[in-house]
Amino acid sequence: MKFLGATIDTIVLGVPSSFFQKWVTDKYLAMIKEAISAVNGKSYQIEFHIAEEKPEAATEAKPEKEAKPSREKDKDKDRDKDKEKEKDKEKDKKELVPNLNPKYTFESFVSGPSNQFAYAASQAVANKPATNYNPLFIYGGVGLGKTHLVNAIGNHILAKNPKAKICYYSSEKFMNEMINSLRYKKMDEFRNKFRKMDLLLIDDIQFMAGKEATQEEFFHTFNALYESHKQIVVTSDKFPKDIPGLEERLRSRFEWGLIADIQPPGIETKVAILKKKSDMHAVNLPDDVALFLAEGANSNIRELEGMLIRLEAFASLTGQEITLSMAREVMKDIIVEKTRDITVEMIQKTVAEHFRIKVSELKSDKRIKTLVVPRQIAIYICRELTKASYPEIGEKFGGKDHSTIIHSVKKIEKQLAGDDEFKATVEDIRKKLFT
Ligand SMILES: Nc1ncnc2c1ncn2[C@@H]1O[C@H](COP(=O)(O)OP(=O)(O)OP(=O)(O)O)[C@@H](O)[C@H]1O
Repeated sequence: MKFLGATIDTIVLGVPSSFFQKWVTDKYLAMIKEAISAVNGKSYQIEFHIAEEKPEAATEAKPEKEAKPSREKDKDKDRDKDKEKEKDKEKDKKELVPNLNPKYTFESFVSGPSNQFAYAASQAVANKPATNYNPLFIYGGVGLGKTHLVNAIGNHILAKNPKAKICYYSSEKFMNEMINSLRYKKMDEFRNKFRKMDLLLIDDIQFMAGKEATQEEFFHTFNALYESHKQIVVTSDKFPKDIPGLEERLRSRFEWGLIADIQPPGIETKVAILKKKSDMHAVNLPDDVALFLAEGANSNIRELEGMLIRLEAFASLTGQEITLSMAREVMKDIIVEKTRDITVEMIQKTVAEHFRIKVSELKSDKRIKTLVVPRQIAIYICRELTKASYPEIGEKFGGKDHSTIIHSVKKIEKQLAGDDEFKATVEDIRKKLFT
């Protein structure tokens, strides 16, 4: 059994025979539906496509036993034609199942300053395809949401017009399919398939770099669609002119339309994405944990999602609520890597700059409030983000006793628990350390 594609509410599975379909339907359909809705948070219809049971060539090669009268022959011809038509219809149906990911919608996408432009451009294209921004070229670093956005365009158009012919392909898949079509002399079929699309979404075009034949084929597909006013959306990890090995004529065509970038998200967007994803999974993710993960992760959202899934799995398997201390424990191997580089000296400098005092004052024994609070905050953050022990921290703060360090940490912990403004100040300093 093979996943063939999905629409907004239907998942299409390929099966080898009608017997197999019946067997899966009787035994496993309910289970499959349940698993899909657990993963996607909504239920889907399941449609089966049965692969050809008899190879075409075998049927054609079968010799006729007896010559038939001509009227019979005409009837046979008509029947054959009907069969051909049916086959074509069936093939069309298969090709037209857009292989979009139904989870990637505009609703599930969080927009923030880093991706606002690409988000707005994608919405504009989805609302009025092939009007103002054709082609739309979205570029940005790994795991920043390009695939999500192009699928969202497809899903939006499909929801408005379920008959729309939409094709989402990675450039690698485009190339592999082209190679196969060349091999089996099916290039006409390959070309026709793409050229009758209303919307062509090609992901990660940079993989076509240096592949001349693939670029040539894509170039003709592009022209055919563009000339018939069909929308094309392309993604890449780089701006067109920065893709080495991309032919000039393709590069210039990408520049005909709109080029929109996605930048790495800031902390606020990362937190918002985590909150949205946890809501979608119906998991309670406290704000301080979301912030902890957002600060600890790179800008790659896929990595951020991985952390969330790990945490959710841990909470679910142990039957515990997600808390900051649990997150610290579960993420210690992942996030320690990042915090390891933060030194006591960096913390002292950042805290001193934040409160506009001197590092020497921070380390001193002066007991005025404007110095005591920053000092205690710096000590708390040192304990939190470095591996330094209490005595080591004491040493770096002008030779203080380790009990003074413990007292400072406890004091800050207490204040953090009941004072939101104070919590925001500490978070602000931590943010500065991570940027
Ligand atoms: N702004 C966002 N809101 C919600 N989810 C996001 C956002 N950005 C990225 N994601 C999620 O992060 C994951 C990775 O995103 P996606 O696959 O779209 O990245 P990409 O830019 O295409 O990466 P690649 O360069 O590897 O192809 C997906 O699960 C996607 O849903």
